[in-house]
Amino acid sequence: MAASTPIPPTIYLGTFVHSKSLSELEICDQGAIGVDSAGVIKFVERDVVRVEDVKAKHWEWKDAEVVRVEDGFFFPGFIDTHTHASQHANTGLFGKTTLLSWLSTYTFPMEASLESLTKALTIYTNFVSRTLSHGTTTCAYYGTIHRFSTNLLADICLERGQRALVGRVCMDTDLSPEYYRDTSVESAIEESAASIDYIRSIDPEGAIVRPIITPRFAPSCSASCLAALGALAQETAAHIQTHISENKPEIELVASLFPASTSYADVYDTAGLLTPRTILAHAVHLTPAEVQLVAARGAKISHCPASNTALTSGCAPVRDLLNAGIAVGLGTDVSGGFSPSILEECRQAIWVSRFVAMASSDAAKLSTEEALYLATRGGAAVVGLESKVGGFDVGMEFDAQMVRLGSVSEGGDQKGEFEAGPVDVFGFETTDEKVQKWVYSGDDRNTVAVWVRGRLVHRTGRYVK
Ligand SMILES: O=c1[nH]c(=O)c2nc[nH]c2[nH]1
Ligand SMILES: [Zn+2]
Repeated sequence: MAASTPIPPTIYLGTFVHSKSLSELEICDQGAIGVDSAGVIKFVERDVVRVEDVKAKHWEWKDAEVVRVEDGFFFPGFIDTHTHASQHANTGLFGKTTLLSWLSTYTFPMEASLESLTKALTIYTNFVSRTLSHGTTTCAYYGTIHRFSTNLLADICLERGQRALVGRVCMDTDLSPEYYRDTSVESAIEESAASIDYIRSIDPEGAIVRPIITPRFAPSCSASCLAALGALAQETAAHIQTHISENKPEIELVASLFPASTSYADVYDTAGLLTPRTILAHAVHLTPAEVQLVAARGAKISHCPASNTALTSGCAPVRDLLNAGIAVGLGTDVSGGFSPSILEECRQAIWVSRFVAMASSDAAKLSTEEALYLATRGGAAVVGLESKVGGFDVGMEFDAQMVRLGSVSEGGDQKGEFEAGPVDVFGFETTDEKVQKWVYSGDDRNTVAVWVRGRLVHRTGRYVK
């Protein structure tokens, strides 16, 4: 369906599941969600016996389309608060490197090659399709330093209907090779400002795509570049994304590059880059004083557990960040992370929290419910969309996925074909148990349809209305 095709008012009927709070899911087995032609949720009914009763109550919806979910549930679309579309073709390639060697071995050469618009078109189109197929309805993307291929990424997101924050990467120091860096602070700012203008020109209201100012991380930006980006953020009111405190050698490098700063977080704060619109990826090794500073500035954190394990960066203390009142979401951080799936990231967040717990206390453990909250409402707060997406509340926009699970016939065979996916449901599970099974063993085969603002943006052969 093209972006401009009108959406018929639709009633989504059947089980829906979403977060009520950090620790609690609402599971409604007989629900009806009314979504108007602008993609806005107009009513949510619980205890629905027949669709006719819903239509009788909301008489102006008598001609609405009905989409029913069977063998599963509607769930809010996932929010990926940090990933690199430009590294997708490197997914799975990290060997035994750690952050700084990984950047020079794998990452800079791949990103540099995306100056080619033809290559960028292929990789970006593929990645946007891939993330949508995993139920990601909003994504905060790093592009590359190339303005035109970054703009192309924004075009693709808009065309495919995926909500996105799209950032042209800035880096002007000799940490990056000569063939892949900004040649001056002035050109970094000009190119970034031009990319912001372009993205705002294709979607003036920022309904689907918005720009995001993207200093790669402190070691690859000079103090004057960081300060100029802070000023640009203030001037344009754009979001900001960067990396912070991912691994220990990186932190030592920052201390040596910015001797006047009291901490890594202070480097960004001095440059005016710690704001309520800032997304900080990783935050694995923040000191208590830095946690307080990030919280005081209202900056947000993207937790990227798969990447932190792959690059042996460390285990982020998510419970401490949450207890400090910081908004936390999940990030796939491809290709430091090895998967484009936020469902995978939920599992990884849960596993990593177990490792933190083994070294501290049980309070560090994240529950399945908490991981799903970070994947949806938590992520929405990180990207500044908490009043619009992340749950099925009246007035929110309908960003959702239809999850269908496999069912097992008597005798043990899976009903239907292989596409039913890896989750075996025997028929005696509660909906809560089905959700847990999906989190631990589901994958993109279970996400059979995806909507953004009520528009169908992805479907598989198992999607039936
Ligand atoms: O996980 C990461 N991915 C990157 O591309 C990057 N650049 C700086 N720091 C980084 N961390
Ligand atoms: Zn990253």
